[in-house]
Amino acid sequence: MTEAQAYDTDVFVDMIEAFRDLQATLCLVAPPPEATTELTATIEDVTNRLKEFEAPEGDRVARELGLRGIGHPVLVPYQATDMSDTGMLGSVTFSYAHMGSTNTVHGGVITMLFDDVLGMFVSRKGQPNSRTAFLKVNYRNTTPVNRELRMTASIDKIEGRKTFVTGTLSDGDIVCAEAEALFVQLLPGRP
Ligand SMILES: CCCCC/C=C\C/C=C\C/C=C\C/C=C\CCCC(=O)SCCNC(=O)CCNC(=O)[C@H](O)C(C)(C)COP(=O)(O)OP(=O)(O)OC[C@H]1O[C@@H](n2cnc3c(N)ncnc32)[C@H](O)[C@@H]1OP(=O)(O)O
Repeated sequence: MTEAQAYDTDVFVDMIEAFRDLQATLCLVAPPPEATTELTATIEDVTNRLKEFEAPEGDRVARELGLRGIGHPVLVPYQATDMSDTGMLGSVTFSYAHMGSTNTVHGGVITMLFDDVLGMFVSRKGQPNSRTAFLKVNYRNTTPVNRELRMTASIDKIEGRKTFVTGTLSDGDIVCAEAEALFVQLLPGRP
């Protein structure tokens, strides 16, 4: 992302937010067929318009590092509120787009959040250019949608290219899920 493009980042996040609203709304509706057909054409028009702005990797805004999940249409948006060399605190609110069964979050989405949060933390405070080797998630309680939840991440051990991390996702005093993961730094020259 170049300096000149930085100004547009907020505007892009507005578009991603609108897209997220669309995803969540899609999970709540039961439109009749005629309206569905009409709306499908509208969505296709938007997609075709966006295709005019396809850009090479590195120039694409969706995964610009400063934005993290906030700037990506599929990842879960979260805020890192505090970060030290070994620990991180954050907050996240899942939407209806992330719902599995009634008002609770789909387990796979929780795993994706952990991968992103722990991976980001390892890249910032552990070893950059690492990949997830394993990620184990324990679902301790159901996770509510539309509620601000707390996340933690900590680096437990670094051994050579290996960074071992753990994370939690909590609703007040209730632990919703816990994760432990290994990230391995890529050898030089490895794509
Ligand atoms: C939704 C779209 C998202 C798009 C994201 C795009 C870009 C991200 C941008 C910026 C990044 C910033 C932040 C990061 C944010 C998120 C992170 C997401 C990360 C991922 O989502 S990434 C995709 C999923 N991930 C894979 O696709 C990995 C496939 N895999 C491999 O690429 C190799 O497998 C690798 C590299 C893991 C290791 O390969 P290698 O050849 O370098 O090393 P080697 O095998 O020798 O292992 C060395 C030592 O690790 C031990 N070890 C290895 N694997 C182990 C295991 N599973 N369990 C226990 N120990 C293990 C060995 O036992 C040995 O240990 P020791 O040295 O003690 O003997």
